[in-house]
Amino acid sequence: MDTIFALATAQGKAGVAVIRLSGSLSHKAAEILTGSPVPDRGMVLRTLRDSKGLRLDDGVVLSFRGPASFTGEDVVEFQIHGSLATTEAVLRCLGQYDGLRLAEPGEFTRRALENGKLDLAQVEGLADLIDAETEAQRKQAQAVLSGALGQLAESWRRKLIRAAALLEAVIDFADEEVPTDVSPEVRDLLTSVRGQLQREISGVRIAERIRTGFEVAIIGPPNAGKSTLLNALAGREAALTSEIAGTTRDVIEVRMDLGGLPVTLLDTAGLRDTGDVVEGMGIALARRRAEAADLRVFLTDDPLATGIEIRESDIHVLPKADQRKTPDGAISGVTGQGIDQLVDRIAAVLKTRSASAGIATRERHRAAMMVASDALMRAEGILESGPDLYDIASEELRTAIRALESLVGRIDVENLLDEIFASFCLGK
Ligand SMILES: Nc1nc2c(c(=O)[nH]1)N(C=O)[C@@H](CNc1ccc(C(=O)N[C@@H](CCC(=O)O)C(=O)O)cc1)CN2
Ligand SMILES: Nc1nc2c(ncn2[C@@H]2O[C@H](COP(=O)(O)OP(=O)(O)OP(=O)(O)O)[C@@H](O)[C@H]2O)c(=O)[nH]1
Ligand SMILES: [Mg+2]
Repeated sequence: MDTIFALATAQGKAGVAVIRLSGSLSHKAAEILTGSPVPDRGMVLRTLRDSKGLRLDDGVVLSFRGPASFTGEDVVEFQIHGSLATTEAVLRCLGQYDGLRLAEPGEFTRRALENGKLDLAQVEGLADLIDAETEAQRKQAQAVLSGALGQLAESWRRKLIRAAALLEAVIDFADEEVPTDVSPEVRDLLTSVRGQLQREISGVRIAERIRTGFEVAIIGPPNAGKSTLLNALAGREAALTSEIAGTTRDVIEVRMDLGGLPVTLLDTAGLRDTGDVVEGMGIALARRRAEAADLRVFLTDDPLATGIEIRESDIHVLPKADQRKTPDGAISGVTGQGIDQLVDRIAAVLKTRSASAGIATRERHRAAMMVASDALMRAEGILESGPDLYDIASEELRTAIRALESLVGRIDVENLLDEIFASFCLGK
C-alpha cells in the first residue's frame, strides 16, 4: 500500500496549512524532511528542509502510529505557514520521495473506511459535514458522522437475526414436537423494526432538503417588487430591477442561511399574459420552478390570478407596503418594512417541516430501508400461513438483513465507493 500525501486544508493563502501523510512511510518521510526521527505519536516543532538541506519552513509535526489514527495507518501531519509557495515547496519535496504519491480525492477517508475506522454512512456524514454551510446541516451531518445511522441499523439487524434464529429453530425441528409457538415473538420483532424503518424512510425526503437546501420561490405579477425583495433578503444586488414590467426573465438563485436552514431563494419572471416570446419563455420557467419549489412567497394583491395552485404552507404578502394606507400584511424591499417578519415566517415553516427529519439523509439510505421494509412486510404475510413456510419467511429476513448491512457498507457497496469518494475534496 502506497504512502499518500496531500494538502488537507483549503488551497490558497491562510495562516496555517496542513499537509497530511498516511501509510507505512509516513514517519520515515517526516524524519528525512525534518532531519531527525519524529515521535511515534505526539507533536514536535521542526525545521523542514529539502534534499539539498535548504530550509523550506518551520512547522509543527503531528504524528500518529497506526492503528490509532484517523486512517488506521501511520499518519504524520505538517502544520506549516499557509502560503501557496510554502505548501507547493513541501508538496514538491514529498513527491520526490520513493514510495510516496499524491492522494486521490477522499483517499484518506477511504482508507479509514477500509480499516474499519468509519462505516459507509459515517463517510457520507463526513462528506456532508465538510459541505455544511448552515447550523442545521452541521447538526445533521454530525449525527450521521457520529455513527447514529449505523447504530440504528445494527439494532434492527440484531432483532432480525433473533427473529431468523427463532424461525430456523422451528425449521430444524420440523419433524419433532415444537415446544413453543415462536410466531408471536417473531411478529413483534418484525413489526417493531418495520415501524422504525417506516419512520426513518419518511424522514429522508426532508433530511435531503436540509442537506441540499430548500427552494423558496418568490412569485407574483410583473413590477410587484419581487427582484427588489430578493435583493433586500440577499443583502446585495443579485437581480436587476426597474420600473419596466417584465424586467426579470431568467430565474435568479441566491443561497442563504435562514435561521440555520439552507435556502435557495428564487426570483422569477412576473406572471402575466404576454405576446413577447422571450418573456413568455421566462414565465413558463417561472411556473415550473414555482411548482417544484418547497415553499412559495406570493407577492401580489391577488394570489389566485397567478394561476398557481396555492398550498397550505405558502406565504402571501402584499407588495409595496410604503404606498399603502393600511400596510398590514404588506412588505417593501425598498423601505425594509416586513422583511424580518417574512424571514421569520419562512424559517418557521421550514423548521416545522425539518422536525420530521430522521437520521437517514440520502436516497441510498431510503432505497436500502425500502428493500428491508418490503421484505419484512412479505415475511409478516408468510408467517400467517404457519410453520410450513417458515423457510421462505426466513429468506425474506435475510434479504432485509443484507439491505441493512449495505446501509453501513458491510456488503454490496464496492461499486458505490468510487462515486461517493469522487465528491470528496483532495486531502480528505
Ligand atoms: N490535525 C487534524 N485535525 C483534525 C483531523 C485530522 O485528521 N487532523 N480530523 C480528521 O478528520 C478531524 C478529527 N478526527 C479525527 C479522528 C480520529 C483521529 C485519531 O487519531 N483516532 C485514533 C486515536 C484516537 C485517540 O487517540 O483517542 C483512533 O481512532 O484510533 C484523529 C482525528 C478534525 N480535526
Ligand atoms: N415604492 C416602492 N417601490 C417599489 C417597491 N419594491 C419595488 N419597487 C419598485 O417597483 C419597480 C419594480 O420592481 P422590481 O423589483 O423590478 O419588480 P419585479 O416584481 O421584479 O418585476 P418583474 O421582474 O418585471 O416581474 C422598481 O421601480 C422598484 O424600484 C416597494 O416596496 N415600494
Ligand atoms: Mg424582477
